[in-house]
Amino acid sequence: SLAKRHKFWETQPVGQFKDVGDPSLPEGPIEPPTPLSEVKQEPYNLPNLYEWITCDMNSEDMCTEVYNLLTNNYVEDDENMFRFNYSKEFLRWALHPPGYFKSWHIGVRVKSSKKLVAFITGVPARIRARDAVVNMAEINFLCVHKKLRSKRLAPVMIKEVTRRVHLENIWQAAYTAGVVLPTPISTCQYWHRSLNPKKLIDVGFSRLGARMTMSRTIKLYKLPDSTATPGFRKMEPHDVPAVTRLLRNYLSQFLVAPDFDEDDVEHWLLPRDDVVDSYLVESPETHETTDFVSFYTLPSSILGNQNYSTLKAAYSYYNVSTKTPLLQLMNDTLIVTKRKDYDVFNALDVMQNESFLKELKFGPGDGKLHYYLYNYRINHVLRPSELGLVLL
Ligand SMILES: CCCCCCCCCCCCCC(=O)CSCCNC(=O)CCNC(=O)[C@H](O)C(C)(C)COP(=O)(O)OP(=O)(O)OC[C@H]1O[C@@H](n2cnc3c(N)ncnc32)[C@H](O)[C@@H]1OP(=O)(O)O
Ligand SMILES: CN(C)Cc1n[nH]c2ccc(-c3ccc(F)cc3OCCn3ccnc3)cc12
Repeated sequence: SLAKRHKFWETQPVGQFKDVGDPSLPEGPIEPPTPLSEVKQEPYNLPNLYEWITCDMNSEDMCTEVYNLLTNNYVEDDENMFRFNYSKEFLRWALHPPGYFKSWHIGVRVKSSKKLVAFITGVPARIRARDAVVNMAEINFLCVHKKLRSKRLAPVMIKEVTRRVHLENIWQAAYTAGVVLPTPISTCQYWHRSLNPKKLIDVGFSRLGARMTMSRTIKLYKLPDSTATPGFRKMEPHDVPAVTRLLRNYLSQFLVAPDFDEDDVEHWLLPRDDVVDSYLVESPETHETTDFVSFYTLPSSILGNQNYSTLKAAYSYYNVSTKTPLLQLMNDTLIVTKRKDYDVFNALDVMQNESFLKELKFGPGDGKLHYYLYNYRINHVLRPSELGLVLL
């Protein structure tokens, strides 16, 4: 658009605002791969006071340093009332999928004090765009310490992770952000379902509805104590083949989606306490796996409230309904998260989530989540319902 200059992003192989709607530009990679011998062998220059560090997230000390940097400097909501508080266990899970590269877990330290002041990560992922399965890097956890903002450090972080991804012969990436950059392939809306309305109102996450009392509000969001679907149970290791089949078939309908194999499903979807939960419906008659739901645990720090410090939030991950109505499946998921003491259940309007949001009493969030591909053009802006990808 005429207004905003993107001095860095205008130099990158991404869809440019000026190119939107130009049908002459072919879909697919924007730039061809570079011969590995021509990829820059040495790291990009940092300002003199700083040095690169590769972060071994299996090191308790390193993981704690990363956790502390993110806890104090990562994404806040638009009103700066909440900040994501990814746990250490969550970070180790998110950064150690099958085939991960430690070199893609990149930190910046102050040379003198050794203080970690910036971070960016990539993990390998096979992503299908229309009919093409592409080896990509999923980029996440970009963070610059609050005291070092607006010094153009982010472009250097991005160029460095790009260089290290190139060294592994990968030329595309996927990422999401709450900010508009050149150029979203899709823009999604997030929704929240209150589970603990009293706390949400106390901390300012929600407001008491007009003509609503607190007791009326608590009643409005009340859920049964037990789930309704016969055969609804936690996923177990022996379920990996069946869940993989179910999920692959389901995701094939979306224009952009992960190309999960059994190793991916084992890593991303087997339950891990306080990190990721998954449930399936095994037909009591046929013992066939007919449905699947999953959510991940991402608390937010509550900034500046006397009574509470943490908001316990569950985020909808991948859901498949082939026999049980999705509405009933998701209601059972709300029942489970309420029973496990979550304060709120969040969901994007991706995949078929739109079909249950209003009926299950989700309210719209105050922002959007934009999806991006790096060095890959798709000439059609995807509707959220055409998107089958959830990034952490
Ligand atoms: C083939 C492989 C390719 C791999 C790489 C693929 C690409 C991966 C891309 C990364 C994906 C990450 C995904 C992810 O992690 C999920 S989105 C969450 C990002 N993190 C946060 O919001 C945490 C709090 N904020 C910060 O730490 C800083 O504000 C950050 C570090 C965000 C920017 O630091 P800063 O001190 O505020 O700003 P400067 O250093 O002065 O730099 C300004 C430039 O940075 C551009 N910017 C700002 N926010 C961005 C964002 N979220 N993505 C991409 N670019 C972003 C901005 O447009 C401008 O460029 P322009 O002048 O052209 O407009
Ligand atoms: C996806 N992953 C890359 C983290 C990430 N980065 N930027 C973001 C902007 C919005 C959401 C988001 C996604 C789904 C959702 F239901 C609510 C969300 O944000 C609420 C606002 N908020 C921000 C912090 N605390 C509360 C995630 C992200």
